[in-house]
Order: sequence, then structure tokens, then C-alpha cells
Amino acid sequence: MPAVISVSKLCKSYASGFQALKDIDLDINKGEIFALLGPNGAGKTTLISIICGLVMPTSGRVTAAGYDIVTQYRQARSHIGLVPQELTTDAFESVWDTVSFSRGLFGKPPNPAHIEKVLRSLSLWDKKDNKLMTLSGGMKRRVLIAKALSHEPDILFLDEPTAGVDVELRKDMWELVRSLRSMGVTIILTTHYIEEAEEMADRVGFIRNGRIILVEEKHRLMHQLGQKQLTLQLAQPLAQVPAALHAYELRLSDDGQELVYTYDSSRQDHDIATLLNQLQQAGIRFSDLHTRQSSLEDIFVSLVKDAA
Ligand SMILES: Nc1ncnc2c1ncn2[C@@H]1O[C@H](COP(=O)(O)OP(=O)(O)OP(=O)(O)O)[C@@H](O)[C@H]1O
Repeated sequence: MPAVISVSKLCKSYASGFQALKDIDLDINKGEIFALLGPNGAGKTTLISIICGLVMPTSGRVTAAGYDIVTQYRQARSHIGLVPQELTTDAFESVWDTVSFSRGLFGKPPNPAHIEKVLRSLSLWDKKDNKLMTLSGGMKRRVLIAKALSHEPDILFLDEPTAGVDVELRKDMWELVRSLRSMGVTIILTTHYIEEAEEMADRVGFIRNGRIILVEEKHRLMHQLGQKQLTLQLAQPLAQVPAALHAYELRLSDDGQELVYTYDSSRQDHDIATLLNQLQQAGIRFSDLHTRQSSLEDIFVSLVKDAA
């Protein structure tokens, strides 16, 4: 898949001397949803701001849609839409005016048909004459997206798109992002809700202390690093795990009521049926059992810990 954004050897030191990005190499593929994850202060906003031309890089190179974001800023920027977290435009302006004005900022001629299409796709059409101050929080978020889409970009950055929104709206936003992708828009989002990345991303990148520590397809990541856990509720409490079962490295809860078996879901050599058979032979009976697959959040926490 061709890269629509290409970041190479990117470094950023702020005037204070603080090095916020260290030697970042990253390609974003055309048409994918890419989630950039990392703890507070990792460098996500700095990276996005550089790609969008809001912050100057110290060294390295970034291209967007083939254009250098420093030497060909206008061409590069015209391909990019940025959805910030906060709406800062005039509260007394109408939805239609604010979205049309955004388009004008990119030097694009007016195109009422496009603005109408964007507003309709965001369920904002019947609010087009409303002043921004009269909109609900969720609608204001949609206006931010409409503004970012006003100049027909094919790359969209969403900075924490669902921070502080309720579950209902979050699901709507996910739906919306998916439909944008199906229209061919490449989407890069930052989020603190790992669940959001798990739900939507094709690939995830982890950034920490200004370095990219891992970029991987979400499914492969979850398959490779994901672990499964089998928990057995014992019929009778157990004092200790029988020696015959030591190979499984089972963990017995303090009260002796629960046995937990953690295994690598990508390996074939851990046969649950054999374990259950051996438990039976050892006279250990259980009243219930359940399995759990580790989430992207578990993987994230362990990656961040490992990189500390
Ligand atoms: N203008 C600035 N001058 C000096 N340091 C800055 C400036 N902007 C950001 N930083 C520092 O750079 C680091 C990265 O900040 P950045 O905002 O990129 O992180 P982030 O990953 O987006 O964090 P968060 O998840 O909290 O939004 C932080 O330590 C921050 O304090």
C-alpha cells in the first residue's frame, strides 16, 4: 500500500531545549485508520502539529500526499484536515458560515454542494442556520469535523475525537470515522481510550518519550502479544498445585478457590483439553470456568512498562 504520509528521521527540540521527538520514522498508508497511542506528554500532539504544519521540525523530513510539509506547505496542507479537541470559532456564527469560511482559508473557491454534502453526512443539515452557541456538545464536535472536511482533504487527523463525550455519541463518531474511511479518507487519530483504537484502528503506533516504540497491525499485535487466560473456579479449595501440573505454571489464588492458567494465544502447544484431563486425573474438580483474551489495553500497559 502506498504511504500517504511519510515521516523520516524527524526530531523536534522546543526552544526550552526539551527534545519532544527523537528520530521518528513512520509511514501512514493510504486509506487506513491509524491510531497513535501514548501516555501524556509522549509527543503525539507535537508529531501531529508538525505534519499539519503548525509546528516546525528541528530536523528530518515529512511528506503528505507527496508534498514536503515545509517547502511545499500549501500543497501538503490542502490535503489535510485537522479536527482539534476544542471549537474556538465565533459562537455567534452559523454552522453554514463557519464551515464555508474554513474552506475559504484553504484558498478553495466556494462549493455549496460540497458543504451541503458534508453537513448532511454529519447530520447537521437541519442545523445549518443555527448559531454555534445553540448547539449541543456532540453537535459542536460534528461541526469541528465538518470544518476539517470543508476543503475536501483526503487525510484527516482527529485529536482525541471522543474525549469527554458520552457512550452514545462515541459510537456515532466511530460510525462516522468508518464511513469517512469507506469514502477513501485516510484517518489518523490519537486517543487515550485504548478501546477506541481496538474498535477502529487498522494499525496502531505506540509513542513514548518522543520515540515510536512499536507500529503494528492491530490484529497481528493482538495475536502476537495477546495472551489468553483460563480461570477455573474450584469445587473444593486447593492447598497447592500438584507437582504433576507444574509445567503449566498455574497460579492458585490465596484462598485456594481459583486456578488461573495464562497462555500465549499464538502457540499451538498449549492444549486446554490435556490440562483439563490432567486436572481430572489429579482429582481436582471445578464448578465453573471462563477464558479471557488480553485487550489492547493490557498490551499497551505492558509495552509502556517495558519501555520505562
Ligand atoms: N511549546 C512547547 N515548549 C516546550 N515543551 C513543549 C511544548 N509543547 C510541548 N512540549 C513538551 O513536549 C512533550 C510532548 O508534548 P505533546 O503535547 O506532544 O504530548 P502528547 O503525547 O500529545 O501528550 P497528551 O497526551 O498529554 O496530549 C511534553 O513533555 C511537553 O511538555
